[in-house]
Amino acid sequence: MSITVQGVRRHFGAVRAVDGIDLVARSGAVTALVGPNGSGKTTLLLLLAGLLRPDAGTIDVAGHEPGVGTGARAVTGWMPDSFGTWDSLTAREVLTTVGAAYRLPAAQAGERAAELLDLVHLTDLADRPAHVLSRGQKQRLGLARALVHDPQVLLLDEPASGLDPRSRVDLRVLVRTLAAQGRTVLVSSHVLVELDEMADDAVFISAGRTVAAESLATASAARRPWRLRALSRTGLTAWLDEAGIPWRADGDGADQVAAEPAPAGFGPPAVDPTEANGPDAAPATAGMVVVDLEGEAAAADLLRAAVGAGVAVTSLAPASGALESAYLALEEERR
Ligand SMILES: Nc1ncnc2c1ncn2[C@@H]1O[C@H](COP(=O)(O)OP(=O)(O)OP(=O)(O)O)[C@@H](O)[C@H]1O
Repeated sequence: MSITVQGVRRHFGAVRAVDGIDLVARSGAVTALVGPNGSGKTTLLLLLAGLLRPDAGTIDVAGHEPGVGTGARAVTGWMPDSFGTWDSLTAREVLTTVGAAYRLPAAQAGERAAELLDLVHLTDLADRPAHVLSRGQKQRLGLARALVHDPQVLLLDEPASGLDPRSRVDLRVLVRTLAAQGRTVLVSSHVLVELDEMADDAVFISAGRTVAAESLATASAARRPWRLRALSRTGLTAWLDEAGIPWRADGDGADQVAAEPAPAGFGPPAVDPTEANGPDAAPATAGMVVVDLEGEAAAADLLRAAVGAGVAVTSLAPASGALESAYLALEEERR
């Protein structure tokens, strides 16, 4: 029930929208499709949905070739990046109409519509014309529409765009649940932090070509920046220097030293040769630096060593998501 794409090309006149894409999206997993604007994500998803035919290459969606017969369409749920609605239909009617198109008996289509409206929190708006819904509400209706026929394969093009924070969390939980049920989910998004929390695998595309594919576990273990904060910034940097661990100021300005003073009596004092404990000594000021670490094991080692040396560390966390780091590293490589 997975998706396999090999050497697929689709040109529009002189524009090489998709120019050699290979990918595998496993069943039971969420695969992120990542690439800059115009890199061919939507064109690829249209090819997978059978709404465009490739000029070359092969596509297999759960054992079917999209656009040939109805096999692929019957198992695929497609959510486009913007939801086009029929002006005269209500949200509920959109879903029952799609249910009818998938040959669901009327009673079953009605039940399914009610269930999905509830799932995407649109029950209150079920009988409003769909075209008056807000952008985020339309996105949610679009997701419900993709699920009407209980598809095994889901193609979601920018599903989080326009969603409020609560709806984004709901979307993430729903997508994870659908994958846990054994479905194949392919999601494109520009919001990499969101994909980080949703995806198992990632496929990076650029200028219509696949440039890399990796699991999130691999991306998370790769070298990337982490922010390290302590009650005394000078104590922290002195220890890092002594331990020979390269560090830099936080480029976002988050290392501004004029942060809050260290609260008295909170944890053990930091070892800080530059801050004597005499009566004239300035109070320690909290602050943050950035260190490059290879994955969580390296982070745990650093934390253990810092705390062991008496540095009052208050936080250590990745400065960017695994996908964002992998994406930026690829961009850097390609320059
Ligand atoms: N019907 C079309 N006719 C001509 N050019 C097209 C057509 N559809 C897409 N393109 C071009 O193909 C390229 C890939 O477009 P596509 O929409 O697939 O990119 P995308 O990665 O989805 O972009 P975005 O992230 O901005 O949504 C772009 O250069 C686009 O202008």
